[in-house]
Amino acid sequence: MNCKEEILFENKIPILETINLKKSYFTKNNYFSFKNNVLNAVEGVSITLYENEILGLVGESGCGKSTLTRLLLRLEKATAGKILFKGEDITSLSGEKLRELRKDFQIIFQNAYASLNPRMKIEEIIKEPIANFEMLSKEDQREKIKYLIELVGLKEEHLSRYPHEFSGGQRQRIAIARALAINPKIVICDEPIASLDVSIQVQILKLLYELHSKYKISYIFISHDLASVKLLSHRIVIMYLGKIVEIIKSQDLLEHAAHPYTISLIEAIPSVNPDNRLSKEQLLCGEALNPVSFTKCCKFYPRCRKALNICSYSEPDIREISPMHYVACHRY
Ligand SMILES: Nc1ncnc2c1ncn2[C@@H]1O[C@H](COP(=O)(O)OP(=O)(O)OP(=O)(O)O)[C@@H](O)[C@H]1O
Repeated sequence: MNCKEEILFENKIPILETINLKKSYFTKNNYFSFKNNVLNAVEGVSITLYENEILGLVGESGCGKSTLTRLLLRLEKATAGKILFKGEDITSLSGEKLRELRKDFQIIFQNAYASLNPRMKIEEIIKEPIANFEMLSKEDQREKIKYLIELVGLKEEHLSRYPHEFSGGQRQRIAIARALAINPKIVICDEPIASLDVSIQVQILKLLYELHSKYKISYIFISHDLASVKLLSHRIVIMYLGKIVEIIKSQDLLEHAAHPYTISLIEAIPSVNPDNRLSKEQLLCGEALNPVSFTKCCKFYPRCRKALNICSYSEPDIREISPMHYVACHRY
């Protein structure tokens, strides 16, 4: 563990917490059906993000990452549970208080092109949040915009251009500049490198890390790619079908991961060495449980290589098996 991480975990101060957060949707069986099914997209999620921490969130498509993000940003209402920001319950904030809160939360999306208005010049794009939330003179605004564009490795001359005139990596840099424009406390990075070339992915990860270190911003870094999450995050939360199955420090991941799903994700990290190819037994096979199923079993049971009899009829609770290491598995 490096010295910075030791300090982070010793003096951990929660900035954002979710307590038993839940989001259910009603879905129809099929077009002709009148019966609604309940789909629990996020089911009893309790996580804590500490000040100056990068918390990774991993899981395959459909596990509830985007739903959780929408709940945290208060774009959707939770069905149950609480969200605390610096200890204050923000679950039901509305009106001016919610607007004030939005200043502290920013998001960087996977597809920067879709999130940047194509009709606006880069200067206007970065200016928008500053004009909305900060009382700066025109001159100070211009200075701040210039500072931000240079901070993310672009130049002042880029400010007069439009989003389509940039590469994917450059557009992501612009999205990062805009996200940082109003000095947020928390930035949610929602698959920010998923649509970029591998070499550009590394540059963006490096930039995010530098900005986090410089401005002490807390990140929630969401991805389905465990390798990049491990590279950037202090701790990793692993989700499966709406539930947290494991929370572990990044440095412990390879040696101490305990949940069979986490282990499958580690084994699935691609390797260029042909000797490290996955064996048939290591492949994550089997059908995932239907998310609207009411079966009371461990959600990973149908795909688990290490399932016990109890897993077929009982859902395991999440428990701390060693300091800051939580697992939801009957084996622990
Ligand atoms: N508005 C909605 N109405 C009904 N079901 C929804 C809605 N939004 C999400 N879901 C369902 O909730 C579950 C979780 O979806 P979510 O988009 O949060 O997953 P995800 O992990 O972000 O997936 P991806 O990585 O593909 O974006 C899925 O089964 C999805 O079909």
